[in-house]
Amino acid sequence: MAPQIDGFFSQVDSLSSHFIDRLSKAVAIPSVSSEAARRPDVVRMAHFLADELKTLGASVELRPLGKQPDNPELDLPPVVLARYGNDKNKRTILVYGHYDVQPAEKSDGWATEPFTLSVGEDGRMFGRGSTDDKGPVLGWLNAIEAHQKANVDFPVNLLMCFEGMEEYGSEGLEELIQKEGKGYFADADAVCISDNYWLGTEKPCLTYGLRGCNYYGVEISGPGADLHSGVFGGTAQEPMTDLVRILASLVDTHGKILIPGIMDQVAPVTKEEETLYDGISFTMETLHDSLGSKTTIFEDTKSTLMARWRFPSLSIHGIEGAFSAPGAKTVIPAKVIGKFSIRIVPNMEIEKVNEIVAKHVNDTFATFGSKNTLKVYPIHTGNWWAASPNHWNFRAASKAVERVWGVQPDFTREGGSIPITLTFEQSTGKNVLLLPMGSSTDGAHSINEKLDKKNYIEGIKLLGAYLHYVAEEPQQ
Ligand SMILES: C[C@H](N)C(=O)N[C@@H](Cc1c[nH]cn1)C(=O)O
Ligand SMILES: [Zn+2]
Ligand SMILES: [Zn+2]
Repeated sequence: MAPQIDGFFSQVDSLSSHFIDRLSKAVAIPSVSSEAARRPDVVRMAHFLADELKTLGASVELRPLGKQPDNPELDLPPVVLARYGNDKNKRTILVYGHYDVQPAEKSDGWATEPFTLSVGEDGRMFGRGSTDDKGPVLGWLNAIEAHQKANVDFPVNLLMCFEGMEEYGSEGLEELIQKEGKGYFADADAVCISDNYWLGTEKPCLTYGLRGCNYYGVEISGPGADLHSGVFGGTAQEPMTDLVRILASLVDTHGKILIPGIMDQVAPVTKEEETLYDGISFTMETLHDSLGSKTTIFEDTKSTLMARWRFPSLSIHGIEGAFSAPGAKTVIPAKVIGKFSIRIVPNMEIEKVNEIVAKHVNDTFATFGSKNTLKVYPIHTGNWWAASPNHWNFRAASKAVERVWGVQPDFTREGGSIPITLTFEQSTGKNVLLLPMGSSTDGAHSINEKLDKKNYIEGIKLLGAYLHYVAEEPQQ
C-alpha cells in the first residue's frame, strides 16, 4: 500500500491551493441554519456540494425533509446523499458531516469578514464554518479528487450524508437515518464522522463519546408592548426581572446545576473509567490558550475533562427581546425569551430532563407571585452517545493518525453534541468513529473561527489514509 498512499499524499500537497479555493467558495455561502432569512443560502450550500460531488463522479440525491417543525412556513434544507463507488469486493464506509454553520456577524468582534476565508501568512484560515464543519466535509471530496488525479484506486466505496440543520439540533434528519439504515446505507460496514476537534494543538485524537444537548426557551410576557421605564417603571411588573431571577436559579458560578434531580440521573464514574483520564495529553495551558483566559472552573486537567465529557453542564445563551445594543435605552421589554441548554450524559433521559426542567422553572416562577405569563419549552433535544473504541474502524483510524502525524492518537470523549450519531449507530448497527481534523484553538461557534492550513491539508491525507487502512483491516 505504501507507494499508493504516498502517491495520494503528494497529490494532496500538489492540489493544496485548489482545495483551499474550494473551502473559500464554501465559506462564502453563509449557510446559517438558525436564521430563517439565510435559508436560501443553506439550500445553495447543499447545491454547491451536490454539484462538486457530481463533478467528481459521485451519484447524488438531494432529499427534502419537509417543513421546519417550529416554523412551518419554512422548508428544511435538503440532505445531500451521495455514493462514490459500488464495488462488492470493497468495504463501504458511510461518512456524515454538516454544511450549515453557526451565525456570524463582523460586528460580533470578528477581525476579518466571517464569510470570506482569510488565509494568513501563518497558515491560519479564518472564516465561519472553516473547521465546523465545511473543512472536514470538503476533506472527503478532496480525498476523492486527489485519488483520481494521482491515479490511485479509491480503497473503499464511500457513502456520504451531509445535512444542513446540525447547528439547529438536526431537525428532520432522524427519521431519514432510521429509514435509510436498511435502505441507502444498507451496505455500510462502518461510520465515520469528522466534526469535532483535538484536545490541544499538537496531538490528534479519536473520539468515542459525545454529550447530548437539550435546548430550552423560557418565555415571560406581561405588557402589551415595550414601555417607557420612566412612565411605567415601578408601575408594571417587568418580564425581564422575572426572567433574570429564573435564569439565576439554574446554575452557579462554579458550574453547579441548581435544578433538583438533574445530577441523580448521571451514571456513577467507575474506578476503571477514572484511570482513562490519567494518560491523556492535555494541559491547563492548552485550555487557557483555547479559552483566551484563565477563568477556568477547575485548576486540574482531570476534573476539567470530566466536567467536559462525563458530567452535564448548563449554559445560558441569551435573551431574545431584551435590549442589547450599545448605549442606554430606557425601555421595559414586554416579552423576553431566555435561552439555555443542558449538555446531557449517560444515563440521563431526554424526557425526564425536560420534565425536571419544566417543574423547576414553573415552581421557581410560582414563588415570585408575578402576574406575568410564563412558558417553558424544549427548542430541540439530542441524545448522548458512548461507543467502544475496540473495533477495526478505530484501529484503521489510529494507523492513519500514526502515518500522517507520526504519533499515536489520544482516545477521547467530546463535550459537544452531534445529535444524529446515536441514530447512525442504531439504524446501521455499525461502529461509529469520530475522526477530527481541527484543533482546540479553532474557535468553533466563536468569533474568528479558523482552521489551520496544516490541519486541513494533513486532515485530507488523514481521511484518505484512514480509508486505505480500513480496506486492509481483517474482519473482527
Ligand atoms: C460538535 C459539533 N461540531 C457541534 O458543534 N455541534 C453542536 C450541535 C448542537 C447544536 N444544538 C444542539 N446541538 C453543538 O455541540 O453545539
Ligand atoms: Zn459541527
Ligand atoms: Zn457546531
